[in-house]
Amino acid sequence: MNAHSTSESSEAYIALGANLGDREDTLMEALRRLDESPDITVLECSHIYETEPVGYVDQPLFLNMAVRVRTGLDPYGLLHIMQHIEKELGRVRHIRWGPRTVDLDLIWMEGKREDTEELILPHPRMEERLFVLAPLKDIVPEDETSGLRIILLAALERLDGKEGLQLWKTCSWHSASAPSGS
Ligand SMILES: Nc1ncnc2c1ncn2[C@@H]1O[C@H](COP(=O)(O)OP(=O)(O)OP(=O)(O)O)[C@@H](O)[C@H]1O
Ligand SMILES: Nc1nc2c(c(=O)[nH]1)N=C(CO)CN2
Repeated sequence: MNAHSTSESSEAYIALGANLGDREDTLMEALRRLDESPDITVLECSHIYETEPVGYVDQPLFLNMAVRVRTGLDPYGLLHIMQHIEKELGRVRHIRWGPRTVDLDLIWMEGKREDTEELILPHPRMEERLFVLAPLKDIVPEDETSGLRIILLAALERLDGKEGLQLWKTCSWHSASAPSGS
């Protein structure tokens, strides 16, 4: 067990975005690396959407998606793996909300709340971002009980529309580590 391992596993939701290079290829590689990490299994992935940039608008279109994972790591352990993958895949930080090879945001972890300089959970901007909410809707189970589904449906109703987002592709990625049928 490392310092960030816990005795119980929990489900978490990660949003991914890419708008430089081969966007789809990078997203799939990020999924593979997440799933190959000790203590992380990618359970399900959303469709992939092409989205107009939000925040800093003078940049290429994004591909966005989300994944549901099971992990025995605590939130910081999971965040560090996500940041390591971003770095390995060539992300360099220049402009806030600017172009990036790949971005992984930790959106929700069941039963976990954080408010530190390093990590805010649930993600503070999730409810205003259709590029996060639409993919999440694909993968949050109808019987989800930790509160995410309620927040998600209310936020989608408030946004009321799908402007700036279109379906790009159904995700064809399959976990190498999940037991078959999961
Ligand atoms: N829930 C979270 N998921 C990912 N990073 C977070 C989270 N909460 C806080 N952070 C911190 O935010 C910092 C900036 O992250 P990042 O560069 O990915 O921001 P961004 O993608 O440009 O903007 P945004 O945070 O609006 O998505 C990171 O160094 C990280 O420590
Ligand atoms: N469409 C879209 N716009 C963005 C995105 C993103 O992933 N997709 N990420 C941002 C910073 O997290 C800022 N703006």
